Amino acid sequence: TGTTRPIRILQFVQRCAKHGDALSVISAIDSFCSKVEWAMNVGDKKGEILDAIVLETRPRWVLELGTYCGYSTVRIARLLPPGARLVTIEMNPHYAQVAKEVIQHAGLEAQVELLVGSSSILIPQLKKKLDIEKFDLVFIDHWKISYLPDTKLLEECGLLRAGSVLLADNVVCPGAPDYLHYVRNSPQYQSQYYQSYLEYLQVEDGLEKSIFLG
Ligand SMILES: CCNc1ncnc2c1ncn2[C@@H]1O[C@H](/C=C/CNC(=O)c2cc(-c3ccc(F)cc3)cc(O)c2O)[C@@H](O)[C@H]1O
Ligand SMILES: [Mg+2]
Repeated sequence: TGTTRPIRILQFVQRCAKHGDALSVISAIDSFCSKVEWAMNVGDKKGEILDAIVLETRPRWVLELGTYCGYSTVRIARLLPPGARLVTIEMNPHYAQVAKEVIQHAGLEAQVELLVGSSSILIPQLKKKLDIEKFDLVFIDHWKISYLPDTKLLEECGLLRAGSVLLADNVVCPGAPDYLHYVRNSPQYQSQYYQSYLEYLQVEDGLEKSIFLG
């Protein structure tokens, strides 16, 4: 009964990254996961595409499904304009606690609302819980079989507006075929594939950016 991989990632961040310096937290996790232990963070290569899409979208409200250790949470939150908020949902309390400490180490806790629970339960509660109108950007990176049902749930709950951007990780590896077919064939979405590589490996993966047309 040793530690868990998320705990080892957190310990490395606390030891090697500068408190309040989001970039040092990001590079510490990338260094640990490329040299010591692989972990399912979006990583540095796909992370650069994520960064570019956050910057071009200039979102006021962002939703992240699947916080894990908080790596992409930090990547996104560091680029938000003042007053913007990132709501991130994580169903595993242990992972959520690790992510909370990673986000705190990066000094970004004021921009981030970390909710512990299943997305299918929490998404319908967001409007009244957080006084949210619509999300401008949704980063989808949780169980791959949940991408499509949760996208439909976001539509049904009226949490998307014309122009809302969905950005999905892993559409090639491990893949989310039902999600991909939906966003690429629905007249309600304008979809685009960004080819990249699986985090820390030389295997193809990519992100799918889908604009909700309302
Ligand atoms: C029930 C659905 N609702 C959920 N609500 C809230 N949190 C959820 C939910 N699902 C899963 N989670 C959380 O999201 C995280 C799960 C992410 C799943 N990701 C992957 O499986 C994944 C897997 C790989 C991968 C790729 C190649 C491999 F050989 C092995 C693994 C790469 C990635 O980038 C991945 O994102 C966990 O923290 C989990 O607790
Ligand atoms: Mg992923």
